Amino acid sequence: MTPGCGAMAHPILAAREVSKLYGPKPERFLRDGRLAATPAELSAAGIIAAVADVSIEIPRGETFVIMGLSGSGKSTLVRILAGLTPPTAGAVLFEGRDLKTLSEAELIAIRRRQMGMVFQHFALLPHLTVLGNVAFPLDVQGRPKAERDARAREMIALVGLEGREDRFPRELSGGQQQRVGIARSLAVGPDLWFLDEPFSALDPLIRREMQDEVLRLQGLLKKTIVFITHDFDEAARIADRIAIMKDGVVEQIGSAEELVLAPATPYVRAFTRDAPRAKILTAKAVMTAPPAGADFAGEVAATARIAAFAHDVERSEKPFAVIEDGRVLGAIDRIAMIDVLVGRERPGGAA
Ligand SMILES: Nc1ncnc2c1ncn2[C@@H]1O[C@H](COP(=O)(O)OP(=O)(O)OP(=O)(O)O)[C@@H](O)[C@H]1O
Repeated sequence: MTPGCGAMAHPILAAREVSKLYGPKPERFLRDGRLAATPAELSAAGIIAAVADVSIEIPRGETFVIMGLSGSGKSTLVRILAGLTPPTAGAVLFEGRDLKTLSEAELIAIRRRQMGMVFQHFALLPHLTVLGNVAFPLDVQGRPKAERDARAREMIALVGLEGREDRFPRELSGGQQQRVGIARSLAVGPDLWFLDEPFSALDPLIRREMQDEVLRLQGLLKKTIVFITHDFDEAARIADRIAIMKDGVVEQIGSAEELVLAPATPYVRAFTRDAPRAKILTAKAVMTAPPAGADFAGEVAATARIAAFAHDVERSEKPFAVIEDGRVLGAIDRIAMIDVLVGRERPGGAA
């Protein structure tokens, strides 16, 4: 089982020991339906393991981010999860149903009605207006015109493009076009929303704005999101949990905080080394035991991020109490906080 992947009651989506091998006769390298070869054996045989024995479980309502460098297998894994690419080995379960057991028609119906997708180079239809583009998936579903236009207008308003319904894609900025793509993917009301590097082509400010947009929409709509990025900052901003991939393998799954504080492999450590710790780590994760009879300068919530209280703690000689449910859970002082922020190991500490 993939590290960090505990059993979950009813995941909306699960991958079980999924592999995707490209090259001549890849079945030679499976045993009992599972990848059974070392990377060296595969590469000697000219086989690329785009995805190698990956198991993940995504509960309903989670924002799950898959990250890794170019070529690490993110897109292949997402295509497998969405039922677009059959895995060489392993199974994908959507709402408990194994995608391999479904007919092509059933798969298409699931993709059209229950899954939404946004890609970096998504295709807006150039000859259709914003309204036409957003209504398009509903048209494919055969919904009546009045109903699909009303729904499309609602989605256009949701992504902040009200008033631009009659524009054509070429009349919009890159960020606005991406909003149209988002509105279109949400039009059918998907349960599961795949976003594959949706903002990579946008400049940093717009990109941040679009991340906020995803957070806002997620707060409103409570979808299950599978989001791909190669940017840890982006992942840390939007993820409940992050899976870090390298050479087709999931190296670790955890919250941004877990990955930063307890990297399972040297690769994850290197990947998270430059992460914005103050924005990721919470008081609870970095506190120490409260000193006996401590004279506290103030209180911080256990769930508060360091960035929210760093200024006060940094200026104080005395420690701050870390509070949860009205109780003092621990303490944080300026030295401990700075150690954590610069990634210095503390004896017995988490960082
Ligand atoms: N159809 C294919 N045939 C052969 N090899 C493939 C195919 N699709 C992907 N690969 C290989 O599988 C590996 C993983 O590719 P994939 O596109 O999933 O990576 P990625 O992490 O999404 O990369 P990027 O961030 O650049 O999109 C790469 O080595 C790629 O060359």
